[in-house]
Amino acid sequence: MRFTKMEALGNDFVVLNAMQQPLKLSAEQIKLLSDRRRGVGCDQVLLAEAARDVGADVRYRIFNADGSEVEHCGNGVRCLARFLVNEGIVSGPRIYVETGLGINVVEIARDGKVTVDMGAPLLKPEMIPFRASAQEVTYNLETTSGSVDISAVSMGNPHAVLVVDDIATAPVHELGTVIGAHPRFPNRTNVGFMQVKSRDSVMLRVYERGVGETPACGTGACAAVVAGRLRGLLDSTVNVELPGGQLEIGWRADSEPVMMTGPARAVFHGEINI
Ligand SMILES: N[C@H](CCC[C@H](N)C(=O)O)C(=O)O
Repeated sequence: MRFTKMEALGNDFVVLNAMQQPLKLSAEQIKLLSDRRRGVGCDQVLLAEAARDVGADVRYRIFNADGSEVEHCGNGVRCLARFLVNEGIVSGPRIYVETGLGINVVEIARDGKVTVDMGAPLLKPEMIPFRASAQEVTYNLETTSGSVDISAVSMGNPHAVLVVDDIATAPVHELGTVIGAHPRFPNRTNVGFMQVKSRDSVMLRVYERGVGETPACGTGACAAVVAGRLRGLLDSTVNVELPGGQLEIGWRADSEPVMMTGPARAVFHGEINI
C-alpha cells in the first residue's frame, strides 16, 4: 500500500489516497500504520476518498492512532489539501474538503501557508457532546484529581479547555487522561491547557483523544481561542504557540467561522504491506 507521510508543526500523519478505489481499513490496520516501531508511525491516518458532495474536491476521513475514527483534524486538513496539490489531483489555491460535518474551504498561499475556514464552533452541550444542564462559559468538573473549571467546545470534535498559569508545569498527562475519559464526555474528549500571555497571544498544550500529548493540535488551537474569547480573555485574532510551532487563529463570535492559518509539509512517500 502506497502512503505519503506528512506533518504540520510535528503533528504527523500517514495519508492514503483512496480516491480511485475504496479502501477499508480495520482498527488493527490503523494501529499498525500508526505504530512508530512496527509500522510507519503517526498521530493520525488520513484517508482521501472520492467526494460525495458535488461542491467538494475530496472527502476526508480521520483515524486516531488508537484506531478510532473521528470527526475532524485541523492540522490534518491542511496536510490533505497540500497532498492533493502536490499530487496534481487539484490545482488550488482553493481546495474544498468534505468531512462528515460539511465542506471546509482550504486556501494555500504563495508562501506555502495554509488557511482553513474551520466553520463555527459548536457550544451547545448536546452538540459537543458534554453532559450539562445548560450551556455555560465554564463548567466545574469533579475528577479523581480534584475539581477543575473547563470550557467545552466542539470544532466537530470535542475539546475541554483549561486555563493554567504555567504551561510548562501543567499536569497535562494526569489531567489529560482523567478529563479525556470523564463520563460527562460520552465520546471522550481532547484536553487543551492554555496559558494566556496577552489578549492576542497564548501558549497551548493538547492531550489528544486517541493519541496522548501531541506537538500541535489544530482543532485544539481553535477550541482554545473560542474558549478564551468566551471568557473575555482574548481578542479576535490570536497567535497560538504550541510545542511544535505557531498557528494563527481568528474568530469574532457566535456563528462566525474560526479561521486557522499554519504550515503543512510532505515528508516522504513509501510502500507498506499491511
Ligand atoms: N485527536 C483528535 C483528532 C485529531 C485532532 C488534531 N490532530 C488536530 O490537528 O485537530 C480527536 O480525537 O478528536
